[in-house]
Amino acid sequence: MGKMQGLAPSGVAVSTALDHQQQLQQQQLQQQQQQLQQPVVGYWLSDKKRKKLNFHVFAELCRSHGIQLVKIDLQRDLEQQGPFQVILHKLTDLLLEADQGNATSTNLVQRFQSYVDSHPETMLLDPLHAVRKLLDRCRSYDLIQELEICRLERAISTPAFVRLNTSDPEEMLELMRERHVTFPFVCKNIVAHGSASHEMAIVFGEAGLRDIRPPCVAQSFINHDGVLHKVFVIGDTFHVVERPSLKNFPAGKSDQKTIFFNSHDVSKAESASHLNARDESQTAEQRQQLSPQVVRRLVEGLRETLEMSLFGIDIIVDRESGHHAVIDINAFPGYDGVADFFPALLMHVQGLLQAHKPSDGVLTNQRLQTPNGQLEPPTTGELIQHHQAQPQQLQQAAACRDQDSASAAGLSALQLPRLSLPSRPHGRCGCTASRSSWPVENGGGSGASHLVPTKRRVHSVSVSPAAAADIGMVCHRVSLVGKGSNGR
Ligand SMILES: Nc1ncnc2c1ncn2[C@@H]1O[C@H](COP(=O)(O)OP(=O)(O)OP(=O)(O)O)[C@@H](O)[C@H]1O
Ligand SMILES: O=P(O)(O)O[C@H]1[C@H](O)[C@@H](O)[C@H](OP(=O)(O)O)[C@@H](OP(=O)(O)O)[C@H]1O
Repeated sequence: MGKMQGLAPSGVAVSTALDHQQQLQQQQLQQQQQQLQQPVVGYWLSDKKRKKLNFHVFAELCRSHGIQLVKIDLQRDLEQQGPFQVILHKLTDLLLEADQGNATSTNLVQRFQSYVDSHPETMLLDPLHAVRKLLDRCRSYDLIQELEICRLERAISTPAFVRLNTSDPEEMLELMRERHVTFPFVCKNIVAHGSASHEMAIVFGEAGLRDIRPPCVAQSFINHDGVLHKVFVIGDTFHVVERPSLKNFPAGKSDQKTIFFNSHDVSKAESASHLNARDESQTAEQRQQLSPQVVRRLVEGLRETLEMSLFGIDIIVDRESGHHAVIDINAFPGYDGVADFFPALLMHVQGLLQAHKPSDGVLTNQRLQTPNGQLEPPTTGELIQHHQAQPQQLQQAAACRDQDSASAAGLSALQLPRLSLPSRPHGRCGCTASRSSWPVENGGGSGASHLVPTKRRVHSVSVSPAAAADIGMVCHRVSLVGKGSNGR
């Protein structure tokens, strides 16, 4: 008592001080409780990718929507860092190192996998077994050929390819004949990810077979007028971005010397290699167009087959036949040029969290289950409802693409609604069976168009209104000039 008197001049002051302390403690407790109730999303990305994506902007966006984004330290026990409701990652390099026998990487991958195995409630974007399939080009191409849409229609496939394990030109030619691979062909590394994987060659004739180093994949070269279509999938939405690509070459065998190139020099938004030269004798309208219907069906098929929700598909359109050729599938690609990547990713995560909420998750799933156990496709109404919520948000997202703190604040101020569209959980990977739409720029009332960034400007390519309506496309005016929304 004496001590208290010594500290405080009056009884009132003492009780005020105590009240204040209690209030603070209560606030702290509330905050802790709130944090405990907040969903936790763990993520692991390489430092390079984290910086390239400006992932801190996503962390801020999550925080402002009541989700904690926690960077996972693979060296530490994951149990002490979680529990995680969702984990986002790009562990391709680590998986590759583990597959190549690196003991440290193997250990890290095993620890990560055993955390996932002992937490069936954690949704992994995306499962390691699924990502592994994409590390081998031949396996990816096989997957595409096995898709229903590719088996039933000639309009889409992967160009003829063969795995070459021999250095003997005669044996190579025999293998090529068996698999209908023709000259010229693109020679690619079997491994599809990592810096070495992007070194390639175009081989024009038998003499060029001596230039290649097996094991590798030989894939027939398809003339496509120098246009690459990158389809970026985020859960049940996808975005199409146009990029520069390799120019046309005369079909058939020739004496031309082998051309060596790095894929990142010819197919990035800013690429301006001599190999990119377009055939200027054709106008844009005369060029073969990407079919929205084909892309949608391809995305649906792959999402289901791969059990993945964050991936990219690279498509070229054959200048002669108009057939679509898938030349690459990437796990968690760069999403460069996707104006609303972070809001779309957040909506996907929110959708998964909502679908897996203990209280209403069961109900949601029951509602989607048909009597024979199949998942129902969404109605057009559901789709439109889902996408109509977005135009304003997309505009805001596009407006805050610069990477200063103001833009981070701007992005986090976005009021993304809780998803009203029930997600269709596919296992625990967060891949859903619902349809996608592509965010588009309104082409001035004459139809819809999708975003096409070329050399840092975003142009538009027309898609007919009928085609747009067919896939439930909703037009958003998102004017973008320069790099993607995330300043990449
Ligand atoms: N079969 C083909 N016919 C014509 N051009 C092709 C073919 N395959 C690849 N290309 C060209 O080579 C480029 C790189 O090919 P690919 O996408 O397989 O490389 P990558 O290194 O896996 O790409 P990414 O950086 O997306 O991982 C393409 O953008 C395209 O310009
Ligand atoms: O977003 P696009 O243009 O598709 O480019 C991606 C490539 O397609 C991927 O192959 C890259 O990943 P890898 O470096 O793991 O191959 C990927 O590297 P990243 O994971 O460092 O972003 C990107 O370069």
